[in-house]
Amino acid sequence: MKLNKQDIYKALEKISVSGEGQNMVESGAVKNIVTFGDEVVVDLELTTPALHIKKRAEVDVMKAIHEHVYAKAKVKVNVKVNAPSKPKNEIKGKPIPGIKNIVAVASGKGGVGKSTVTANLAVSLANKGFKVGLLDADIYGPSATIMFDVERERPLSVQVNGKSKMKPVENHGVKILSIGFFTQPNQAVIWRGPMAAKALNQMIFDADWGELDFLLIDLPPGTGDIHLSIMQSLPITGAVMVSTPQNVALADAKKGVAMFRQESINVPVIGIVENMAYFTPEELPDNKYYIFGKHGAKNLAEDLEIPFLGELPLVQSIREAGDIGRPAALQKDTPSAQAIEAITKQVVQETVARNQGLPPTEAIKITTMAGCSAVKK
Ligand SMILES: Nc1ncnc2c1ncn2[C@@H]1O[C@H](COP(=O)(O)OP(=O)(O)OP(=O)(O)O)[C@@H](O)[C@H]1O
Repeated sequence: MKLNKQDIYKALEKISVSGEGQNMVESGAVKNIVTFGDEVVVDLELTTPALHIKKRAEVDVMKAIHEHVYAKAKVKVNVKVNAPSKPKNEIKGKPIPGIKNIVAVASGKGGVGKSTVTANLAVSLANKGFKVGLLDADIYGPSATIMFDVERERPLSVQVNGKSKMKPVENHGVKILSIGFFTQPNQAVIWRGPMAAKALNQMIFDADWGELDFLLIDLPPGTGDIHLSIMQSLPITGAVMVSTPQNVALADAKKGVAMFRQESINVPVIGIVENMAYFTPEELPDNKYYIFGKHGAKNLAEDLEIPFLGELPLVQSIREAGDIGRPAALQKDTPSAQAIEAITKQVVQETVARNQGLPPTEAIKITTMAGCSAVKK
């Protein structure tokens, strides 16, 4: 069987690269096609480094050729990424010296396990040898001090180049600053927006973080003032969304993603983590009960074309580990620790892909409250 190049072009005119309106040939993604007998090599050039879009394009090309040209064709797809050097609406900003990646962890709805995921991600990254900081910016319910068992500690003041700086408290290999260090445990946190923003700015810029590979920021739930103020002050590398598979949580996660994707904000979403994906009793790890629904966050990731970073089950010991200040990521080879490790690998992989494909994110310059319209989306 000798394959005809024109037939291949026609088949590829029926499909498009995920997220693009035009078909692959029209959009210029198909760079070259070579055929030898029943073999065909397709060269694709994509403008996004996202792994899931790359994989989907490969599979779609194979399917289109097998369906419309020859079912037994031997297809090879070469994918090259040529991301635009500067996407529109992104303004160049100054990175914070010494901090390589700033990852914001967000959730639409409260109580879905954002702080638990952030704490475990931080410990797991530190276990892998990365230098990690955690900024707990959840002004309504700071919990990093409990999750890292540093409730009684306070950041010390140190001199750096003649300036007084706050030294983050360290435990489990993670440098921590939390709004919780500056409030009494039994005190309700009533911050006015500008006060909270000022306190957070001090924890970011007047702190001696040193060299960090990752600074994770545990954001408050929702899409409010604190998010805007953090994104204004800091060049966020990307955002990780945490959601349970439940519809009410997914609806809010969607709003959160819409906020990051808003033109004036434009923070890349690294992916979605599904927390409390299913309940599993410790003694019966093979029994899975989908009490909040099945694969909700995974499906949302697919719909929004955002990488799915993995799932964390609802396990009593994850809650207990958080409460005693020893995140489950510190456990050796338990199913929970393995699930966290798998999520961590995905976060690292997607962060690397993001950094290869896009220029550094800038601190966003929001000059009007137009950014707030994201909450209406
Ligand atoms: N996978 C899990 N298994 C068991 N318990 C969990 C899991 N994830 C979170 N929890 C528990 O659920 C509760 C809420 O979690 P967490 O505080 O991390 O949520 P959050 O989204 O950060 O909440 P907030 O809205 O206060 O910021 C905590 O008691 C925590 O220990």
